[in-house]
Amino acid sequence: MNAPKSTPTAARCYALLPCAGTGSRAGTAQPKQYQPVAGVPMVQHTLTAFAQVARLAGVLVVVAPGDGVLTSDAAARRTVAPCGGATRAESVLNGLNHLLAHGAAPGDWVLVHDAARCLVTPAQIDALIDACLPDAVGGLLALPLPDTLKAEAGGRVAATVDRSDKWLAQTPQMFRIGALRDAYAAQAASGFAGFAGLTDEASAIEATGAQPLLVRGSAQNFKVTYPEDFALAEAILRSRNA
Ligand SMILES: Nc1ccn([C@@H]2O[C@H](COP(=O)(O)OP(=O)(O)OP(=O)(O)O)[C@@H](O)[C@H]2O)c(=O)n1
Ligand SMILES: C[C@](O)(CO)[C@H](O)COP(=O)(O)O
Repeated sequence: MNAPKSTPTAARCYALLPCAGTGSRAGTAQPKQYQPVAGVPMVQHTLTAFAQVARLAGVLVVVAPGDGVLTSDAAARRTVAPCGGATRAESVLNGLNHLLAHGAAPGDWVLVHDAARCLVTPAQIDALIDACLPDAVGGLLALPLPDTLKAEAGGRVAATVDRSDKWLAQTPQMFRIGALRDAYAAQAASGFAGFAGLTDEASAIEATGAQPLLVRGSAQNFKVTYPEDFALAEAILRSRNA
């Protein structure tokens, strides 16, 4: 008698939004992700974009311990976990461990996205998923450098750098949960010393020798970082809704 054929389970896709920063460069009284933009807290725009991507199995929002602004919402497939760390890297690593401890499999995918990139669109998220699902490594949204690039020394130009192979890394960044957790854990073991403190997921994966896929994003998917960024984000959101 033939053994019953087992059906391989398709890998699921989760989103992980690090949302535990203080926004020290933004100059706001409260953490920048809660600053109103076009009438609602900035992170609400990010959550709305991810809620519209139906093929996500769940959205995990990593907030700082004691932060009670956001709540979990089963109908929206959203979980809020107060496991943020002192750095973005620590918040992401804690979030990856939370996903694995709550039903995600190491072979499932995760899209890590800054809460502060509130202009991301469902179409951009879908484009990244489409590009990465067939890929062995995974990848990230990124943008070819649009400006001439200068290296600086003492406030003066030391050199003009060839920009033909330079891209600006954005988020989401999409990798297998287990591979990303292991890559992050290896960096954590060395105190996140490499790659200037490990500022994105791709850096952790690169450190394992793999080469993430670059998927062209949009200049509108910028990270709200400085005080002047809020007005630009608000103008773009209002123009989209007009
Ligand atoms: N300890 C931290 C630091 C950052 N982040 C999150 O990582 C994303 C990108 O980080 P960044 O824009 O640098 O945010 P902040 O660290 O809050 O800003 P700053 O560096 O100006 O303080 C943000 O959504 C932020 O909330 C996080 O979850 N945990
Ligand atoms: C992950 C990231 O958005 C890629 O551009 C960025 O590195 C995060 O911001 P930070 O200022 O480096 O924390």
